[in-house]
Amino acid sequence: MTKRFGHRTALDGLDLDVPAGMILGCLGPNGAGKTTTIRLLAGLIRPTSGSAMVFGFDAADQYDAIQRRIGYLPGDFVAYPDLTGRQYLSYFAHLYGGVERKRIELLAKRFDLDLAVRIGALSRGNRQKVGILQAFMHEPELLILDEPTAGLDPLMQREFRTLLRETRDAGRTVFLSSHVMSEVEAVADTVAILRAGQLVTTQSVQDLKDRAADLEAAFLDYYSGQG
Ligand SMILES: Nc1ncnc2c1ncn2[C@@H]1O[C@H](COP(=O)(O)OP(=O)(O)OP(=O)(O)O)[C@@H](O)[C@H]1O
Repeated sequence: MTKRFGHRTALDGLDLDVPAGMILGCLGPNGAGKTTTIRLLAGLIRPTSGSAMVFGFDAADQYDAIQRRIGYLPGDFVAYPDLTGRQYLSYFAHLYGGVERKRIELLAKRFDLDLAVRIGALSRGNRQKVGILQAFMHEPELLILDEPTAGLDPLMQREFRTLLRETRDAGRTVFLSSHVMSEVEAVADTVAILRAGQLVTTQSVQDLKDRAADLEAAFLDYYSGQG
Protein backbone atom coordinates (compact mmCIF):
# COMPACT_ATOMS: atom_id res chain seq x y z
CA MET A 1 0.00 0.00 0.00
CA THR A 2 1.02 3.55 -0.64
CA LYS A 3 -0.78 6.38 1.14
CA ARG A 4 -0.17 10.02 0.40
CA PHE A 5 -1.66 12.99 2.18
CA GLY A 6 -1.12 15.82 -0.30
CA HIS A 7 2.62 15.87 -0.96
CA ARG A 8 3.41 13.88 2.14
CA THR A 9 3.95 10.15 1.72
CA ALA A 10 2.81 8.38 4.87
CA LEU A 11 3.24 4.84 3.50
CA ASP A 12 5.53 4.00 0.66
CA GLY A 13 4.77 0.58 -0.87
CA LEU A 14 4.15 -1.25 2.40
CA ASP A 15 3.66 -5.00 1.87
CA LEU A 16 2.82 -6.83 5.07
CA ASP A 17 1.04 -10.06 5.99
CA VAL A 18 -0.52 -10.53 9.39
CA PRO A 19 -0.65 -14.27 10.08
CA ALA A 20 -3.95 -15.50 11.51
CA GLY A 21 -3.86 -16.56 15.14
CA MET A 22 -0.82 -14.42 15.95
CA ILE A 23 -0.05 -11.20 17.74
CA LEU A 24 1.88 -8.85 15.48
CA GLY A 25 3.43 -5.79 17.06
CA CYS A 26 4.18 -2.85 14.82
CA LEU A 27 6.98 -0.59 16.01
CA GLY A 28 8.57 2.48 14.52
CA PRO A 29 9.61 6.04 15.25
CA ASN A 30 7.17 8.95 15.25
CA GLY A 31 5.68 9.52 11.84
CA ALA A 32 6.76 6.08 10.54
CA GLY A 33 3.23 5.25 9.34
CA LYS A 34 1.88 2.98 12.11
CA THR A 35 -1.39 4.82 12.63
CA THR A 36 -1.88 5.19 8.89
CA THR A 37 -1.44 1.42 8.48
CA ILE A 38 -3.96 0.80 11.25
CA ARG A 39 -6.52 3.19 9.78
CA LEU A 40 -6.13 1.54 6.37
CA LEU A 41 -6.61 -1.92 7.89
CA ALA A 42 -9.67 -0.75 9.79
CA GLY A 43 -11.18 0.54 6.53
CA LEU A 44 -11.29 4.16 7.70
CA ILE A 45 -9.14 5.57 4.91
CA ARG A 46 -8.32 4.43 1.39
CA PRO A 47 -4.83 3.76 0.10
CA THR A 48 -3.59 5.98 -2.71
CA SER A 49 -2.53 2.75 -4.42
CA GLY A 50 -2.61 -0.88 -3.42
CA SER A 51 -5.14 -2.34 -1.02
CA ALA A 52 -5.64 -3.57 2.50
CA MET A 53 -7.28 -6.98 2.40
CA VAL A 54 -8.97 -8.27 5.56
CA PHE A 55 -10.47 -11.79 5.48
CA GLY A 56 -10.24 -11.56 1.71
CA PHE A 57 -12.27 -8.35 1.57
CA ASP A 58 -11.05 -4.90 0.62
CA ALA A 59 -11.07 -3.06 3.95
CA ALA A 60 -12.26 0.23 2.48
CA ASP A 61 -14.59 -0.92 -0.32
CA GLN A 62 -16.15 -3.85 1.51
CA TYR A 63 -16.16 -2.46 5.01
CA ASP A 64 -19.63 -3.84 5.76
CA ALA A 65 -18.35 -7.38 5.29
CA ILE A 66 -15.62 -6.99 7.92
CA GLN A 67 -17.09 -4.48 10.36
CA ARG A 68 -18.41 -6.99 12.90
CA ARG A 69 -15.42 -9.27 12.54
CA ILE A 70 -12.89 -6.66 13.63
CA GLY A 71 -12.33 -4.76 16.84
CA TYR A 72 -10.67 -1.38 16.43
CA LEU A 73 -9.13 0.82 19.08
CA PRO A 74 -8.00 4.20 17.75
CA GLY A 75 -4.91 5.86 19.21
CA ASP A 76 -6.89 8.93 20.11
CA PHE A 77 -9.91 7.14 21.55
CA VAL A 78 -12.64 9.62 22.39
CA ALA A 79 -16.21 8.78 23.24
CA TYR A 80 -19.36 10.75 23.90
CA PRO A 81 -18.59 12.44 27.23
CA ASP A 82 -22.21 12.65 28.37
CA LEU A 83 -22.87 8.92 28.15
CA THR A 84 -21.90 6.50 30.86
CA GLY A 85 -19.57 3.68 29.90
CA ARG A 86 -22.52 1.31 30.08
CA GLN A 87 -24.69 3.42 27.76
CA TYR A 88 -21.87 3.85 25.27
CA LEU A 89 -20.95 0.18 25.17
CA SER A 90 -24.61 -0.89 24.93
CA TYR A 91 -24.94 1.34 21.88
CA PHE A 92 -21.95 -0.37 20.23
CA ALA A 93 -23.13 -3.79 21.31
CA HIS A 94 -26.28 -3.07 19.34
CA LEU A 95 -24.25 -2.02 16.28
CA TYR A 96 -22.25 -5.22 16.52
CA GLY A 97 -25.48 -7.20 16.39
CA GLY A 98 -25.74 -7.88 20.11
CA VAL A 99 -23.23 -8.67 22.85
CA GLU A 100 -24.08 -10.50 26.03
CA ARG A 101 -24.42 -7.94 28.80
CA LYS A 102 -22.65 -10.30 31.15
CA ARG A 103 -19.57 -10.28 28.97
CA ILE A 104 -19.35 -6.48 29.12
CA GLU A 105 -19.80 -6.50 32.89
CA LEU A 106 -17.13 -9.17 33.33
CA LEU A 107 -14.62 -7.29 31.21
CA ALA A 108 -15.36 -4.09 33.14
CA LYS A 109 -14.81 -5.89 36.41
CA ARG A 110 -11.58 -7.34 35.16
CA PHE A 111 -10.27 -3.88 34.31
CA ASP A 112 -11.72 -2.29 37.41
CA LEU A 113 -13.87 0.08 35.34
CA ASP A 114 -17.03 1.63 36.78
CA LEU A 115 -19.55 1.56 33.92
CA ALA A 116 -21.97 3.87 35.75
CA VAL A 117 -19.66 6.88 35.47
CA ARG A 118 -20.03 9.46 32.68
CA ILE A 119 -17.20 9.03 30.18
CA GLY A 120 -16.39 12.74 30.46
CA ALA A 121 -15.74 12.26 34.17
CA LEU A 122 -13.35 9.34 33.74
CA SER A 123 -9.57 9.65 33.98
CA ARG A 124 -7.59 9.13 30.76
CA GLY A 125 -6.63 5.58 31.63
CA ASN A 126 -10.21 4.68 32.54
CA ARG A 127 -11.45 6.17 29.27
CA GLN A 128 -8.92 4.02 27.46
CA LYS A 129 -10.46 0.98 29.17
CA VAL A 130 -13.85 1.89 27.64
CA GLY A 131 -12.11 1.83 24.25
CA ILE A 132 -10.55 -1.54 25.02
CA LEU A 133 -13.93 -2.98 25.99
CA GLN A 134 -15.47 -1.58 22.82
CA ALA A 135 -12.79 -3.32 20.73
CA PHE A 136 -12.93 -6.68 22.54
CA MET A 137 -16.49 -7.16 23.76
CA HIS A 138 -17.90 -8.79 20.61
CA GLU A 139 -14.96 -11.22 20.46
CA PRO A 140 -13.89 -10.23 16.95
CA GLU A 141 -11.58 -12.44 14.92
CA LEU A 142 -9.16 -9.57 14.34
CA LEU A 143 -8.16 -6.86 16.78
CA ILE A 144 -6.58 -3.69 15.35
CA LEU A 145 -5.18 -1.68 18.23
CA ASP A 146 -3.33 1.63 18.09
CA GLU A 147 -1.13 1.98 21.16
CA PRO A 148 -3.62 0.11 23.31
CA THR A 149 -1.82 0.46 26.64
CA ALA A 150 -1.51 4.27 26.48
CA GLY A 151 -2.56 5.63 29.85
CA LEU A 152 -2.93 2.25 31.57
CA ASP A 153 -1.17 1.74 34.89
CA PRO A 154 1.23 -1.23 35.24
CA LEU A 155 -1.38 -3.53 36.80
CA MET A 156 -3.84 -2.82 34.01
CA GLN A 157 -1.12 -3.26 31.40
CA ARG A 158 -0.51 -6.70 32.83
CA GLU A 159 -4.22 -7.52 32.71
CA PHE A 160 -4.35 -6.29 29.15
CA ARG A 161 -1.45 -8.53 28.16
CA THR A 162 -3.27 -11.48 29.67
CA LEU A 163 -6.33 -10.58 27.61
CA LEU A 164 -4.17 -10.41 24.47
CA ARG A 165 -2.71 -13.85 25.14
CA GLU A 166 -6.16 -15.32 25.76
CA THR A 167 -7.31 -13.77 22.50
CA ARG A 168 -4.41 -15.31 20.61
CA ASP A 169 -4.83 -18.67 22.34
CA ALA A 170 -8.47 -18.66 21.22
CA GLY A 171 -7.17 -18.53 17.64
CA ARG A 172 -7.89 -14.87 17.03
CA THR A 173 -5.49 -12.35 15.53
CA VAL A 174 -4.06 -9.12 16.91
CA PHE A 175 -2.35 -6.25 15.12
CA LEU A 176 -1.10 -3.62 17.52
CA SER A 177 1.15 -0.62 17.37
CA SER A 178 3.47 0.49 20.10
CA HIS A 179 6.46 2.67 20.86
CA VAL A 180 7.63 0.36 23.57
CA MET A 181 9.80 -2.51 22.49
CA SER A 182 9.50 -4.26 25.85
CA GLU A 183 5.71 -4.27 25.51
CA VAL A 184 5.88 -5.87 22.08
CA GLU A 185 8.51 -8.32 23.28
CA ALA A 186 6.25 -9.34 26.16
CA VAL A 187 3.21 -10.24 24.07
CA ALA A 188 3.89 -10.35 20.35
CA ASP A 189 4.83 -13.37 18.26
CA THR A 190 6.08 -11.23 15.40
CA VAL A 191 7.35 -7.71 15.19
CA ALA A 192 7.18 -5.46 12.14
CA ILE A 193 9.34 -2.36 12.14
CA LEU A 194 8.35 0.60 9.99
CA ARG A 195 10.46 3.60 9.18
CA ALA A 196 9.55 6.48 6.88
CA GLY A 197 6.52 4.61 5.54
CA GLN A 198 8.45 1.47 4.64
CA LEU A 199 8.77 -1.92 6.21
CA VAL A 200 12.29 -2.28 7.59
CA THR A 201 11.90 -5.85 8.81
CA THR A 202 9.43 -8.46 10.02
CA GLN A 203 10.85 -10.99 12.45
CA SER A 204 9.68 -13.42 15.04
CA VAL A 205 10.24 -12.05 18.50
CA GLN A 206 11.92 -15.29 19.51
CA ASP A 207 14.43 -15.00 16.65
CA LEU A 208 15.23 -11.47 17.64
CA LYS A 209 15.72 -12.49 21.24
CA ASP A 210 17.99 -15.35 20.21
CA ARG A 211 20.10 -13.17 17.98
CA ALA A 212 20.37 -9.90 19.84
CA ALA A 213 22.13 -9.81 23.17
CA ASP A 214 20.64 -6.41 23.74
CA LEU A 215 17.20 -6.27 22.16
CA GLU A 216 16.61 -2.62 22.99
CA ALA A 217 19.85 -1.64 21.26
CA ALA A 218 18.99 -3.79 18.24
CA PHE A 219 15.63 -2.05 17.90
CA LEU A 220 17.14 1.38 18.22
CA ASP A 221 19.51 0.45 15.38
CA TYR A 222 16.51 -0.49 13.24
CA TYR A 223 14.78 2.73 14.19
CA SER A 224 17.69 4.92 13.26
CA GLY A 225 18.53 3.06 10.07
CA GLN A 226 21.68 1.36 11.34
CA GLY A 227 20.09 -2.09 11.57
N1 LIG B 1 -4.47 13.16 7.88
C1 LIG B 1 -3.20 13.44 7.57
N2 LIG B 1 -2.88 14.53 6.85
C2 LIG B 1 -1.60 14.80 6.52
N3 LIG B 1 -0.54 14.05 6.88
C3 LIG B 1 -0.80 12.97 7.61
C4 LIG B 1 -2.13 12.60 8.00
N4 LIG B 1 -2.05 11.45 8.73
C5 LIG B 1 -0.75 11.12 8.79
N5 LIG B 1 0.00 12.02 8.12
C6 LIG B 1 1.47 11.99 7.96
O1 LIG B 1 1.83 10.67 7.60
C7 LIG B 1 3.03 10.28 8.26
C8 LIG B 1 2.78 9.00 9.07
O2 LIG B 1 1.95 9.31 10.18
P1 LIG B 1 1.39 8.21 11.19
O3 LIG B 1 0.46 8.91 12.10
O4 LIG B 1 0.90 7.06 10.43
O5 LIG B 1 2.73 7.79 11.94
P2 LIG B 1 2.94 6.95 13.29
O6 LIG B 1 3.98 5.94 12.98
O7 LIG B 1 1.64 6.46 13.80
O8 LIG B 1 3.54 8.06 14.24
P3 LIG B 1 3.48 8.25 15.86
O9 LIG B 1 4.43 7.23 16.41
O10 LIG B 1 4.01 9.65 16.03
O11 LIG B 1 2.07 8.09 16.29
C9 LIG B 1 3.46 11.47 9.08
O12 LIG B 1 4.42 12.19 8.34
C10 LIG B 1 2.20 12.27 9.26
O13 LIG B 1 2.48 13.62 9.41
